[in-house]
Amino acid sequence: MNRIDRAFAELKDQNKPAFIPFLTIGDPDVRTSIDIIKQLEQSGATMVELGVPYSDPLADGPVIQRSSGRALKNNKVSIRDCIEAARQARSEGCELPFILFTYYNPVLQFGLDRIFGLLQESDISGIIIPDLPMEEDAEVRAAAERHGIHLIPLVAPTSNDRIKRIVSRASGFVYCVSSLGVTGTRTQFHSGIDGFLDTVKQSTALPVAIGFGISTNEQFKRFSQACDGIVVGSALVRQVEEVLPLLEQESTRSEALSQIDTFVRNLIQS
Ligand SMILES: O=P(O)(O)OC[C@@H](O)[C@@H](O)c1c[nH]c2ccccc12
Repeated sequence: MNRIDRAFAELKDQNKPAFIPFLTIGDPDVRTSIDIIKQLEQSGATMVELGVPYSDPLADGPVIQRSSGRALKNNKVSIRDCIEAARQARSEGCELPFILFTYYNPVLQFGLDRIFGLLQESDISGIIIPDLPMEEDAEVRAAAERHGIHLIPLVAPTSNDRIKRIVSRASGFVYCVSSLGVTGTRTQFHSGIDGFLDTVKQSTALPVAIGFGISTNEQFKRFSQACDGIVVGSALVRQVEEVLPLLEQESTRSEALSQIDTFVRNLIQS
């Protein structure tokens, strides 16, 4: 049991879905990201995906691509900076479970045992690596298991006969992608989404979360019926982008955080 497991268990008793925001660490800077993480906890987040900015975010739509670009241009944020941000947020009283969200290349560069050892020391409970195919994940899974870190798999509506194999090796929770293509807010989702979610839920006892495209309270409530967790990235990152000028001025930063708070509370209200 780590923080992710405990968070889902508590919510199960309350029959509420987990709200799992994603943000790019370092957009506009690491200190501001830490302030946003603490704000997200106050606003109702259950756990948070800490996005490591990457130069070639192939699975990301324009909003997160721009966010990664700002983080890399402003601060050259590394995977180590993101882990340091998590440690700092924790030291400032944030109790949220942290999930490091990173493409595979930075993990390989860092070294598997080195990074999982650092995640364990830093009280980071999970990792999502969107471009790590199941067929190549044995070493990563072994390193994650050795260090008690959940390697959370993505499963897509087109995974079909791979769903059972992906889900059988899952840890922490299963991340169902609502649509094909890249991240980004959407007005409609994959046509077979309900059957897909049923198939995943029948294949695992783990919590099932959904992400990709969710940006409105109506969508949040719709998926709350079917899933244990809801991931929101682009819609939140878009909010950060909109309040950047306010975030970058010390005198208006609290106003910016308040606008992010309002956005989140409206998004997740039951
Ligand atoms: O941005 P969206 O459409 O709300 O989707 C969540 C997504 O941002 C986050 O989980 C994520 C960010 N980058 C990714 C790349 C692949 C899969 C998922 C992700």
